[in-house]
Amino acid sequence: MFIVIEGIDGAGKSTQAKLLAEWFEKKGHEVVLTKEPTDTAFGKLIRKLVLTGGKEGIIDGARISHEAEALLFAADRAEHVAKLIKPSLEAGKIVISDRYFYSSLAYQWARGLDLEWLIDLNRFAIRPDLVILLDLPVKESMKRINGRSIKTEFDKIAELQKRVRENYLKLAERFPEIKIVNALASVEDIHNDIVALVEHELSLR
Ligand SMILES: Nc1ncnc2c1ncn2[C@@H]1O[C@H](COP(=O)(O)OP(=O)(O)O)[C@@H](O)[C@H]1O
Ligand SMILES: Cc1cn([C@H]2C[C@H](O)[C@@H](COP(=O)(O)OP(=O)(O)O)O2)c(=O)[nH]c1=O
Repeated sequence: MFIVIEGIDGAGKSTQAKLLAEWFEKKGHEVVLTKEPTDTAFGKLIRKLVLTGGKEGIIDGARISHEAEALLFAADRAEHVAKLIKPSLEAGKIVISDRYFYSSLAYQWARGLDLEWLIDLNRFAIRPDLVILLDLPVKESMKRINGRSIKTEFDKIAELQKRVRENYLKLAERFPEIKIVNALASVEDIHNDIVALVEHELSLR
C-alpha cells in the first residue's frame, strides 16, 4: 500500500506521517517512511539550488528557472520511485511518503508553470492508493513554522502558500485518490481521521 501525505509547509505532514508509520508498525506491517525532496544527491542539489539560495531563492523559489526547478524535483522523484518506492511496494511493504508529485503540481503551478505540462512531466510517478491532504489556513501554518521562515519576507511567503493551498484543493477535485483532512484539529484527532481513511482503503482490498 502506498500512502502520500501532502499539504502546505507547516501543515503537520511529518508529524502525521510518523504517527501513521507507527500505527502500521504496531499492526505488524513493514513500513518505509520516506519524503520528497529526498536525502539523495538530487534532493541535496534541490536544497542547494532551489530552497536555500539566499533570501531571493526562498521567496521566488529559485535563481534557476521555474522549469529547471520542476525538472529537478521530477528527477529526484524518478530516482525515488525507481530505487525505493517501487521495490518496497513489490516487497509488500507499506510506503508512506511525506510529499510526492502533488507537491510539484501545487507548488510549481503556483509559480506560474502550466499544470498540464507538470502532469505530463510526472506521468512516470506511480499513483498512490491514498493521498492525505492536510488542509489548514495559511495563517495557522505560519504560526506553526514561524521560526523557520524569514520574518521580513513573511507576507510574500504567505501569499505563495495561499496559492499553493488553493491549488491543492483544486487538485483534490481532479485526483480522486486525494482525501482532504482538516488539519486545524489536534494532532490526535487528525491521526484518527487519517486512520479512518486508511482503514476504509484497506477494507476495499
Ligand atoms: N495538529 C497540530 N496542532 C498544532 N501544532 C501542530 C500540529 N501538528 C503539528 N504541529 C506542529 O507544527 C509544526 C509543523 O509540523 P510538521 O509536522 O513539521 O509540518 P510539515 O511537515 O507539514 O511542515 C511542528 O512544530 C509541529 O510540532
Ligand atoms: C517535493 C516538492 C517540494 N516542493 C517544495 C515544498 C517545500 O516548500 C519545499 C521543501 O519541502 P519540505 O517538505 O519543507 O522539505 P525539507 O524541510 O525537508 O527541506 O519544497 C516543491 O516546490 N515541489 C516539489 O515537487
